[in-house]
Amino acid sequence: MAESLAVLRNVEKNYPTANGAVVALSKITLEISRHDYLCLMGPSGSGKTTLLNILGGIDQPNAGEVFLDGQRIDKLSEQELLPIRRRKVAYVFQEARLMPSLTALENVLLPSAFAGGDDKQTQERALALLRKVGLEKRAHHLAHQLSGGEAQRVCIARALLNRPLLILADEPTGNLDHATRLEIVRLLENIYEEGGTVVMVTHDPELGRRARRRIVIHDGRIQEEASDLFA
Ligand SMILES: Nc1ncnc2c1ncn2[C@@H]1O[C@H](COP(=O)(O)OP(=O)(O)OP(=O)(O)O)[C@@H](O)[C@H]1O
Repeated sequence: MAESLAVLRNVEKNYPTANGAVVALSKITLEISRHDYLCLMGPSGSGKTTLLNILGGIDQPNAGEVFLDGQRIDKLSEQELLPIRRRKVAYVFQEARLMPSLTALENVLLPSAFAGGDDKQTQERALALLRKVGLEKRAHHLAHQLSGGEAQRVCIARALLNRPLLILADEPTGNLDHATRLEIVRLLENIYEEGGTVVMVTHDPELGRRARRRIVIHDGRIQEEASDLFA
């Protein structure tokens, strides 16, 4: 097996509430390699988003160990997590979170603003990424003029700008029609085929079947894992 990109060992996550603690994750042990494509499935409230957020250093577990790119991250401070969130991980959400008054290209360039500006080379990379997702002709269109599928493709291009090690996608096709859903998933599969790592939460069994690995979570525990190559 290829070298691990992310490792979770006996991860526990509880949320305190007025009615007692909610157990979101329990004894989660999972290894994700540097070239992997994994779908997280399971009923609503089973812990999928919590797991994604712990993988991305957005949320911290109450117990257990989390390693990303060889570094233990579950005890890091917010300050220490910031560069990890910016450089190693990128998110694609269900609703395309674009700045509506910026162009598609400006939206793709947003992560570079945090990383110290957008030089000519970065601009060219952003354009190349828009080309890759089939939107070169929309580069200078405002985000609010794009269709749902186009907006989601811009989000994928933006996620790739800083060459993250791990793409975390939380129901990225939830609001789209069947044909557009497949287009988006093909782009995520393509990231995997080119050597990247994608972890996607989905309720869609068809998309789950297409993934290399499927992990089903129930009540915060891994209930089953299956793996195969693309059908
Ligand atoms: N901030 C929070 N405070 C309290 N409880 C929370 C919090 N976030 C999540 N939970 C609880 O943790 C459990 C897991 O939530 P999570 O969002 O990870 O589930 P999910 O599988 O992603 O659900 P869905 O498919 O509906 O998005 C749920 O019972 C949820 O109510």
